[in-house]
Parts: sequence; C-alpha cells; structure tokens
Amino acid sequence: MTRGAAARARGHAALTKTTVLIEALPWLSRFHGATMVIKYGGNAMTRPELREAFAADIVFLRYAGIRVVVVHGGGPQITAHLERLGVASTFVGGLRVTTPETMDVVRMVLVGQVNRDVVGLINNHGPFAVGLSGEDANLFTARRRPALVNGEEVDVGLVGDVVRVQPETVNALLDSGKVPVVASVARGLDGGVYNVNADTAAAVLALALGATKLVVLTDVEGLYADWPASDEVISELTVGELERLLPSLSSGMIPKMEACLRAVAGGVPQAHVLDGRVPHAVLLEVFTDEGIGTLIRPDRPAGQPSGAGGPGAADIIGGES
Ligand SMILES: Nc1ncnc2c1ncn2[C@@H]1O[C@H](COP(=O)(O)OP(=O)(O)O)[C@@H](O)[C@H]1O
Ligand SMILES: CC(=O)N[C@@H](CCC(=O)OP(=O)(O)O)C(=O)O
Repeated sequence: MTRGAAARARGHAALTKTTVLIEALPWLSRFHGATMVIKYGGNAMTRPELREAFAADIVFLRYAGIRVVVVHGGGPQITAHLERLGVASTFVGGLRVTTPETMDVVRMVLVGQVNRDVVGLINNHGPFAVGLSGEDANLFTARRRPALVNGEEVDVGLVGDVVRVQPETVNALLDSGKVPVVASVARGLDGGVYNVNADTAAAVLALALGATKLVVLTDVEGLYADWPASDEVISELTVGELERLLPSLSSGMIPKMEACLRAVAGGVPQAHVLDGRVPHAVLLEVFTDEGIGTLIRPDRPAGQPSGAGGPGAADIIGGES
C-alpha cells in the first residue's frame, strides 16, 4: 500500500470512530448527572468476557457523569449452590420458594459471593464499586408476600416485597462518586431476613432514587410476544398495555415485567429489558440510537403527571425509622 493509500485508510477508520462518538453526544448531554439503576440478572453473568464487558460499561457510565447503581440477581448461582447441598429449587410465579434453610443459602450466595464478584469486576477499573445488601442501613424493609398463580395467592415462604426504601446511604455513595452494588436481601418489618426478587429490588430503588432509567439485563432479547412459540420481540410497550399483558406472562418474566410496570407507573420515565448476552448491551442502549430490547414507557406523553395506578414512589420512600 502506498503512503497516500494508508493515510486514506486510517482516515476512513477514524471517521467511523468519530461518527460513533458524535452519535453519543446528545445522550451524554442528556444523561450527565442523571441516575440510572442497572439490574444485572444472574442469567446474564455467564461468560467471563461478558462479565468484563458489563463492568466496563458501568465504569463508562460513571465516567460519563451518570449516577449509576447496580442491583444484581443470582438466581442460577443460588440454585447451583442448593443443588450442591442436595436441595431442589422450586419457583412459583417466578419466585423461589424460600424456607429458612434456603434463605441462609440465598443470603450467603447473593451477599457473600455474587455481590463480591460484581464489586471486584468493576473495581478492576478503579476504586468505584461499594457492595451493599438491602439489609445495610435498612436500605430495604420487606413484608412477606405470596406468589400469584391464576389470581390465587400461594405461600412461598420467606419471600418479601419491599415496603420501604431508605436510600440515604446509596445517595451518599453516589455523591462521593462511588457505584453502589446492591444485593436484593431485605430486613423484614418483623426483624427477619427476606428474599426479594432482584427485579423488584431494582424497581423500588429506581423509584426511591428518582432514576431517569431502569435497565434490566437478562438472557433473552427482550419480552417475546408469544413465548416460547415465537421469538418476536415486543420493542415497545406502554404501562397500560403491559398491565393488560401481565396475566398472560410466565416464569421469570412475571416479576421482571411487574417490576418494570411498578417503576414506570410510579414515575421512572422508562424501563428497558435488554439481552445481557450481547456484549456492551448497556452502552448500546444508553449512548446509541439502536433500539434494542423492550422499552416500557408511560401511557401519557413525557412531562405530564402520572395518571397510572400501582404502587409508586410515595408508597415506598421512607425516612428515618
Ligand atoms: N414472554 C417471555 N419473553 C421472554 N422470556 C420469557 C417470557 N416468558 C418467560 N420467559 C423466561 O424468562 C426468563 C428470564 O427471567 P429470569 O430467568 O428470571 O432471568 P434473570 O436471571 O435475568 O432475572 C427467560 O430466560 C425465559 O426463559
Ligand atoms: C424471591 C426470589 O425469587 N428471589 C430470587 C433472588 C435472586 C434473583 O432475583 O436473581 P435473578 O435476577 O438472577 O433471577 C431467587 O431466590 O432466585
């Protein structure tokens, strides 16, 4: 290649890179200083290179001036640990049936293993991540909740719904430039310990923090219209449409879509379910014009007060107790 041709080739490559960077400019401007809650599902934590790409995305958001909070799951990791102990896992309506013995394992795996792993991955980039359990500083207070199966309540043991969020510690960490990494275990109103679905925990935290966006990373492309028969992804849904769809959903999508509904009905402007198997899915969603995954948005045009029902921020933001 002649010198001139090599210089032209470098020029083309540079043009492609600057196009990508410039495409990010409006999003950088819009989201600087905004709060985002990223739910990192246990099923999206599979391959080491994907976990590293996720951590890099989180640190990128932090350097872009976004107040980023990670709420992680770890369902498959809990199931694997229980299996090693010879305990079978049962889910009802997407929620783990949680005996006191199971609760010990849930807490150990989520707080002692998965939380540490996610903190470590992020901190390979610098001293950003601080791990928390929902029990710390009473971040989450929970009340025992049943699962719903065909409209019927079914007892699932020590499973909690969050009735109060005390986000002061998370806000203090964000104010000091840290990335809080939250495990979805909660203290009960009765002083016990409860297993909270991580999608639920992410939604209530997004509400309490007044987040601009809730991003949910999972192991499917988004919400499939007719799962498992077809892989047609619903790219966008309003709160009203999701409310009507909810009774027809199954397994892990029940708590996930309930959580998105709760966040957006309560005032979070958008929730996004993304495929965590796509490297850098978070960056693609936040900083590019790509429409990936399933977006849940309010029924009303942006900027108008919420008319939607469901538990909102006012129900769950707590003060000192
Ligand atoms: N309509 C649907 N669209 C997509 N996935 C669905 C649907 N209904 C049920 N699922 C199941 O929900 C799973 C995601 O939920 P879950 O296993 O709890 O993931 P995570 O660990 O990310 O929270 C998918 O892998 C899929 O098996
Ligand atoms: C009540 C309930 O089901 N809790 C979940 C908590 C972890 C979780 O939600 O993990 P994923 O996000 O990876 O599914 C569980 O025990 O599996």
